[in-house]
Amino acid sequence: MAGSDQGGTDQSTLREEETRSQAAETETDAAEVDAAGNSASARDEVDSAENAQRSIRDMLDEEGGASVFDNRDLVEPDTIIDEERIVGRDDQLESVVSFLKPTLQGNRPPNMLLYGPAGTGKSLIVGAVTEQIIELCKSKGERFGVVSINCQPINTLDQAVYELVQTVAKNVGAEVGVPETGVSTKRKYRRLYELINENYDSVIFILDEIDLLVGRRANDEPAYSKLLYQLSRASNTNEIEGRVSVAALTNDPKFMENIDGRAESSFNPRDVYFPDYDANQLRQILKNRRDAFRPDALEDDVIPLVAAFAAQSHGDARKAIDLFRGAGDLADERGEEEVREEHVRESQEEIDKDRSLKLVEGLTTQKKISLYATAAVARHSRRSGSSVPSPVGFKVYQWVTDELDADQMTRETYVKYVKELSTYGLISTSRKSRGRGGGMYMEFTFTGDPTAIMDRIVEDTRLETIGGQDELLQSVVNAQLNEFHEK
Ligand SMILES: Nc1ncnc2c1ncn2[C@@H]1O[C@H](COP(=O)(O)OP(=O)(O)OP(=O)(O)O)[C@@H](O)[C@H]1O
Repeated sequence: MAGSDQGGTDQSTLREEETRSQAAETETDAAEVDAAGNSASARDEVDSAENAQRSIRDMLDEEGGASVFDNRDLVEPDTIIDEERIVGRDDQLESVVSFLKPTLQGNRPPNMLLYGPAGTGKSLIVGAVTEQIIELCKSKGERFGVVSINCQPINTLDQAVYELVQTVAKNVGAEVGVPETGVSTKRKYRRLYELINENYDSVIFILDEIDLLVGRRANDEPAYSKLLYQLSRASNTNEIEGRVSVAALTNDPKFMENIDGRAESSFNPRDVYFPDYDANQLRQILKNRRDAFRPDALEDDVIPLVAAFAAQSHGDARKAIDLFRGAGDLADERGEEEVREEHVRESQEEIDKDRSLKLVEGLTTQKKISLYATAAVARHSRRSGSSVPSPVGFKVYQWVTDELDADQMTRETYVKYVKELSTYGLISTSRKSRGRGGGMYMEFTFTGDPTAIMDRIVEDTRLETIGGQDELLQSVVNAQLNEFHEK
């Protein structure tokens, strides 16, 4: 069973869903009978429709008045902002500009590794520079292509190559020209190179969250390593005729330690480091987007407070911008004309509560099991501190899957799933060494309460049987922790 991505289908859940939809159909029938009865008086119907319309308009008039926003787009997470709104990234901008400048002189730029914590401007900077290069190249009649993908939702090398094909096809308005499944990865690479050769003189691949492209097979070279190897040598092998460079973006400062020697020497990147922001920089980032709001709609203490909250959560500019927008939305929802400190505080509370628990509900069964096992270690550990070494988390994961008679993933996939959750702020990850010759492992730490997460997971009917086994789970956790620390 190992290696498959899905838990077994739960027949009783499916039956429940069938029953629910039958019930919904019956309700619809009843409503039609009702409506047929009432239609005896056509006049009444028109009257009530008019009333309904009036009251909707009244409601809209009441709440749709003055929004606190003037230009809400400016505080949307994916808006590409103008250069003059960028704060505190002069060194990184300078480095990326100098690395990519050769493109304009007809030379091949070096590959790059942009690394640093989440929300520190990696995508922003590489996006802002490549956007300018596209413009400058266009004016010279050079065709410069930017092929950008996020590897986080992608599981395999094959899917990654397909995603690249799709992205180029979309950029140039061509047919994808290759099916998603049923053909070899090699064929997808061929289509990718064909599209690039037909449309671009030079190209940069931007691979965001590259460290999450692990692949599925155990004891095999990780998918990111293979992809970096292929793409960075594609121009040496003449598969791509023009100039190629690859920019890999990651939160993992030790990323290069995990890539295969072959990939390391062909990728051989120039590094650009993105440190997290302090409260002053976050304040400046927000001030530069102040015009997202009406001039008189922000109380003075809003920006400092948003910046202070975001500085606490690892200086992440995305979180600062999300909270800024959230506070504005809350003021709008309540029909208030000013964003005040209380809107920021409440919005932050909502974000904290919602983020973890809502996210947990939407996870696939396998991700829920991975998270449950990891949270169980944090909750039941009798050792001081509640960080979870990944080898222990994986052993407990195996125990849980056995208990549930569910599929079992490889250790790499387990680690990938748990690492993914760090991008949502549920946990933080760090890489640890077991000392001389002992190898490396990941360590997971929960930012919130692991028990609340476990409780939410066992609400899933497929996993509820595991919920009643706390004592057993506690002894499994501590036996595994002891074994790990004695090694
Ligand atoms: N220096 C900055 N000045 C202005 N806005 C910024 C700055 N840095 C980041 N932002 C904004 O914060 C958000 C997140 O930035 P970005 O996506 O570039 O981060 P990242 O480092 O690529 O994050 P991740 O590792 O999570 O992908 C974006 O909306 C971006 O516009």
